[in-house]
Amino acid sequence: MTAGPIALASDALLDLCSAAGDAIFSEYRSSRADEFRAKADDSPLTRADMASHRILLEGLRRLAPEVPILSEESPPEAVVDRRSWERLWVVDPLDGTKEFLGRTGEFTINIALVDRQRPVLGVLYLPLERVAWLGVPGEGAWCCVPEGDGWVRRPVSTADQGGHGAAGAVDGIVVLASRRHRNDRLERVIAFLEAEAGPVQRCNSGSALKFVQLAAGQGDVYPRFSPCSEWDVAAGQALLEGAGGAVLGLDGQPLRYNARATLLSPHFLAVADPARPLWRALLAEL
Ligand SMILES: Nc1ncnc2c1ncn2[C@@H]1O[C@H](COP(=O)(O)O)[C@@H](OP(=O)(O)O)[C@H]1O
Ligand SMILES: [Mg+2]
Repeated sequence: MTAGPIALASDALLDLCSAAGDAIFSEYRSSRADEFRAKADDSPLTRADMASHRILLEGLRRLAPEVPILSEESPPEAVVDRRSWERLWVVDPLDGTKEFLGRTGEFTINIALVDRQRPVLGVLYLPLERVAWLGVPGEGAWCCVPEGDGWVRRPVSTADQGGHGAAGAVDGIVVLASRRHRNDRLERVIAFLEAEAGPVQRCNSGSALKFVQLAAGQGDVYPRFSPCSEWDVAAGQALLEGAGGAVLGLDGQPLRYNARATLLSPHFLAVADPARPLWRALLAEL
């Protein structure tokens, strides 16, 4: 018997994020913060990525010894059996390594629990702010800040504040996008939204922060047509679903994880309000 997502969404999980976040923060402040080496795919790997990976690996094993771990930094031999894992942690110990090196501060720790290909728990931790965003689909989403020996959890919803998200009180659309990727398809989406729904405000940020913004009601859509991997998306999907949103593949279905030979994520639309007919119309255009 393994613990369910609500039991695993514990203060112990948040404490673990905090410990890994502190290790990242201390590397960020160190004189060696600009050091990196290139991985096989030519993406950068810093001391902070590996410090966080080691802490999370050890901590998640302690928290749920029976659940295997797929981390961005796991060596291939550690995850060779992954397709046979029904339940697993999908972890990005430092999402936004280029943002870390570029000193924008826009990086996160992403931890998802995936059960039969669906994300059932997700946490995005912001090391500089020391805030965790936690989502359990079907249960809710919370912004969590440490207080005393524990955590204060404030419920969040895509319908919150700002007039964006599901509230839709402001004319036009807020589109969230990566700082580092541009492509024609994204430009076509923006043109479509301008024609169908009024002025588009584009808001760029690094890493999984875009999911946090959607969950907090600070954006309407995050279209992703540039490459990323399952560990960049799974925890964000759990957070967003818990907050009332969705992450849809171009077939209109929620993304699934650990289901294919590749770990690259399919293109997707992450949306604050899945009931809005605009997204079906957009998907039909793509
Ligand atoms: N060519 C590529 N292939 C796979 N993933 C890529 C990629 N280029 C960028 N990414 C992913 O995009 C993430 C950054 O997202 P964004 O562009 O929204 O800030 C990176 O996270 P990491 O920093 O964890 O590697 C990386 O995983
Ligand atoms: Mg990473």
